[in-house]
Amino acid sequence: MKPIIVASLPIKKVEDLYSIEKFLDSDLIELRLDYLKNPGIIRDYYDYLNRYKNKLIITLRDKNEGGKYEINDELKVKLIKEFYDRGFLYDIEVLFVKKYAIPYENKIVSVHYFSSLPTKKELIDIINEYKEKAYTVKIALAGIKGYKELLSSLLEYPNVTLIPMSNNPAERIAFGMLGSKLFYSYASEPLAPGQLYYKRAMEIFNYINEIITSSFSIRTL
Ligand SMILES: O=C1C[C@@](O)(C(=O)O)C[C@@H](O)[C@@H]1O
Repeated sequence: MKPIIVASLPIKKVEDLYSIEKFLDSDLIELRLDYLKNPGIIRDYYDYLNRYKNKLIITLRDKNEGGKYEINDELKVKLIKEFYDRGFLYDIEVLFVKKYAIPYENKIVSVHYFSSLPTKKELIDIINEYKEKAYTVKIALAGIKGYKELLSSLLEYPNVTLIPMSNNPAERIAFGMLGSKLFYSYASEPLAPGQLYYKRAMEIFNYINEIITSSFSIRTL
């Protein structure tokens, strides 16, 4: 099982968009537009971004779920609609989907917990509501007592991305091997606890994959 490797890239100034070309060897590049004080400026770059549309995830992370700068809801709704109309893959929080009826088909529906853990039922309800139509249902839990058990209990569900936001990268690798659809790493600087450099992540999973496939082929000789 090899997850899709995502390289998260903070866009702190619009010129950072041109660094996309440095990370095209990753499976996907996440543009964290919440690092822009004025994310509306992205409108001037749709034609440029369109060249890499199949490699991009666009994220306007809510400040309450780990985002950098506060984003006006009205502007976020408008920008998400523009991303949708242009066929971009975006990451949108469950709360925002529900509050503004945001289209989520083939998009990343996400929820992040930093100060407390939800109940297993809350997470199962989210997964069941979105797993059929979303690109993936992403659940990120901070390293709070019980987070590994809670995340592990969700591995039986299809189309999930499970992220243990602890300081131990090995835990991310473990969930990547056990079925998480996406594996989040960093392109230029770590954006969350436990993130690995994306090239390292690709090396690790390629190596594991090589061992598994070669040992399997030996067994069948
Ligand atoms: O939601 C996620 C996961 C993440 O927070 C992480 O822990 O790797 C990194 C974010 O950029 C991304 O949008």
